Amino acid sequence: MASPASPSPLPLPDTAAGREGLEALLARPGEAVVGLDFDGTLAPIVSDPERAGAHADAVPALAQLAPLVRSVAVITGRPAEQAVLLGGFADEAGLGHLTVLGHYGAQRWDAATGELHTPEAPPGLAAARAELPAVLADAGDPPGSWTEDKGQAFAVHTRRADDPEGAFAALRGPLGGLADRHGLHLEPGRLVLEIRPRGVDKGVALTAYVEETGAGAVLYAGDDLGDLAAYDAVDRLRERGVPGLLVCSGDEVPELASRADLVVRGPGQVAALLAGIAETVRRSS
Ligand SMILES: O=P(O)(O)OC[C@H]1O[C@H](O[C@H]2O[C@H](CO)[C@@H](O)[C@H](O)[C@H]2O)[C@H](O)[C@@H](O)[C@@H]1O
Repeated sequence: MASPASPSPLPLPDTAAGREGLEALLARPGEAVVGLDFDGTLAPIVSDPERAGAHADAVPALAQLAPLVRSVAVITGRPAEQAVLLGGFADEAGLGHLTVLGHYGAQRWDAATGELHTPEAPPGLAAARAELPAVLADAGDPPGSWTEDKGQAFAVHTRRADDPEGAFAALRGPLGGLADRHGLHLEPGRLVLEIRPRGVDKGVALTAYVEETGAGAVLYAGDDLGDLAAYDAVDRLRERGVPGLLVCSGDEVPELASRADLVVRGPGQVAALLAGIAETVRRSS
C-alpha cells in the first residue's frame, strides 16, 4: 500500500527568533495563539472594500488549524461583524471558537457565543465627521477618492483615485490635523487614511488576547502599517520569553516586510502556511 504523501515542507523563517517561534508552535500547538489581519492577509486586496472576501484557501486552512492550537483571533481595522461576513467565518466547522477583534481591537465578536461587544464612539468622532467635507475640499477633493464610514471610525480611500499615491500624499497632512483637533488617531494604510479612536491598536489587542488565553507562543500575520503595533507586541512578548513568529503577507509595505521573520506572497501563501502548520502538527501527534 502506498504511504501517504509528505506535506510540503514549511518555509524556514529568515531569523533565529522566527525559527524559535515556529518550533515552539509546532512542538506545543495547544499553547499557541494565532493572530491574523484580514485585508491583505486573509483576503486579497481589491478596489472595492465591500467586495473583499477571504481567499478560497483561507477558511479551510483556518478550520484545520484552529482545533489544534489554543486560539485563533482575526484582528482587523474592519468592524468585526463585517469581517465575519466577508470572511465567511460564522457557523464554519472548526471555527467554533474563533474571535474577531474589530476596529483595531476596540470591538469583539466571539464565535462561541455569537456576541458582539462594541464600545461607545468617542465624542470627537461626530465632530471630525462633520468637519471632514471641508477638510477634503481644502485639500482639493482628489478625484476618485471616497470615504468609508465604519460607525466607530471613517476611512478615506485613494485606491480608486485618478492619482492614488498623489491623493494619499495630499490628504495625509490635512487628515492628520483633523484627527489631532478632535483627539483621534490617524491610521495610514494601503491607499487608505483612517480616522479612529486613540487608546487601542492591534498590539494592545494582541497582548491582551495572549494574556487572556495564557498562550505560550504566538504567530502573527499582517500586511500593512496598522500591523506594526502587533509586531511590536510580539517583540515584547519574546522579551518576556514567549516565542513568536512574525509573518508578512506580501512586500508592498516595506516597513512591515523588513520586520518580518517570514515574508510570503500574499493571502494564498498565508493560507498555505497555516494549512502546512496544521498538517505538520497532525502528522507529528
Ligand atoms: O486591518 P485590516 O483587516 O487589514 O483592515 C484595514 C483596512 O482594510 C480595508 O482597506 C484595505 O482593503 C481594501 C479591500 O481590499 C482596499 O480597497 C483598500 O485599499 C485597503 O486599504 C478596509 O476598507 C478598511 O476599512 C480597513 O481599515
